[in-house]
Amino acid sequence: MNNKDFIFDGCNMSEIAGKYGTPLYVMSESSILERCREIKEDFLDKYPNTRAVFASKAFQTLEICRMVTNEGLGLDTVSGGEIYTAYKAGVPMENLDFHGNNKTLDEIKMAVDYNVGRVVVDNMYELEALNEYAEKKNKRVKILFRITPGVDCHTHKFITTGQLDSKFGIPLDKEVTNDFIKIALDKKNIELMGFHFHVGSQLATNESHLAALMVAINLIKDVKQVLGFETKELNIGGGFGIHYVESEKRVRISEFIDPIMKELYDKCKEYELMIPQVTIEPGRWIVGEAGVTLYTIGSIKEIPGVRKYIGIDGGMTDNIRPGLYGAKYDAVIANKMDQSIKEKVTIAGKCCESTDILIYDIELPKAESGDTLAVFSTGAYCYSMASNYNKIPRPAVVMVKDGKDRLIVKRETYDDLISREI
Ligand SMILES: Cc1ncc(COP(=O)(O)O)c(C=O)c1O
Ligand SMILES: N[C@@H](CCCC[NH3+])C(=O)O
Repeated sequence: MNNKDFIFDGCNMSEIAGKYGTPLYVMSESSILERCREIKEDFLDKYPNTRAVFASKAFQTLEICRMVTNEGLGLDTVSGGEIYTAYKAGVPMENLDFHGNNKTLDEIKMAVDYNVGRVVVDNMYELEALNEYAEKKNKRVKILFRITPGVDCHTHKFITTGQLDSKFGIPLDKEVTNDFIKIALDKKNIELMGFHFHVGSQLATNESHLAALMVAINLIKDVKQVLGFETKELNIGGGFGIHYVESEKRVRISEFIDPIMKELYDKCKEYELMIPQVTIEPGRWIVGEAGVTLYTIGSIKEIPGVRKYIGIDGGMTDNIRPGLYGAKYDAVIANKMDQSIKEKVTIAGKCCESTDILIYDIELPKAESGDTLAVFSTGAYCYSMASNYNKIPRPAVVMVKDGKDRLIVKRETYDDLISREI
């Protein structure tokens, strides 16, 4: 095997770029399976009465739905489209949790018609609509209430969700929550199972989860005392961080979860509460590091004394995260892994936007037009947030495992781009 090419899950990335074209999303099946198995070992098998659901917003295709289902995970969905994809992939509908801060009436009906396992209710409008439709269909729908635990977390402010001033969830004011619970308990076609919180994304520690857990336990204790409601389920969300650049590392699931489970068990004992079923819903942690995006380098532009721009054949249309959050990425030249002399360059996307810069000031071997650039940790929130801005077709997705490759999403064609236009 040569040492000049980047090998990913046994596959030569320069050859894969040649075979499928670029830009190209490449996903490592081994990495996804490893993460799922860590969840099974360190959470599902270790603690009784637990569930894990994959947050499909991070990366959803038919194949990933089938893969995580085979590994014993459920799916967190947030739209009719995500429910439909899971349905078409053959995922048992009871494995689905359905989220959203403004589910449409059509989506609410769909959740009832498809017999989605849990609806995570965010507001009163939704609760009323859900009950009304379930009554019409003579069904009883299991729900959790999404609460806003009022904790701030240390991540980019655009990806926090659990702070008090948030569009997500029910604010934790005793009167508001007690009202919600009373109303839900009175509804014939609703079965309240418990509560859900999600504090934010790309978290390096479990500090915010622990703070939110204490808020949730106090709520569970209060609603038992005041309303006699015994909480059967608690969903503690996702948000576990991964490695993007050198300063970040992926946390082991046990490191994150063990202190949370200990705190939950201790407090339930102290307050004489039933231990609820605990669900986690990681997205990024399962698929983020499994992804690499391959690009072909085209134009190279040096502004003397200022900056050297390396132009790639993709950009913000396949990875909006740098533009949206200032997210940082690491990369290599996939066909020059043996070259140690490096120069500082900036990777520019091809969109007609000044903010379409994928990576500022990265040290790479001397780039030449035609080289293949591989950007790491692009498995989460890249394909799923891709767009057709500038009428750029979305890339294909290839799954690799132990030296074998297979196409799981075809590249969009120019005809696809206009297929809905009249
Ligand atoms: C409700 C909910 N659950 C789970 C997730 C998954 O987050 P992550 O991909 O950071 O694990 C999100 C996204 O932040 C979310 O909003
Ligand atoms: N899409 C975001 C995270 C938000 C997830 C949904 N609450 C990201 O790329 O990091």
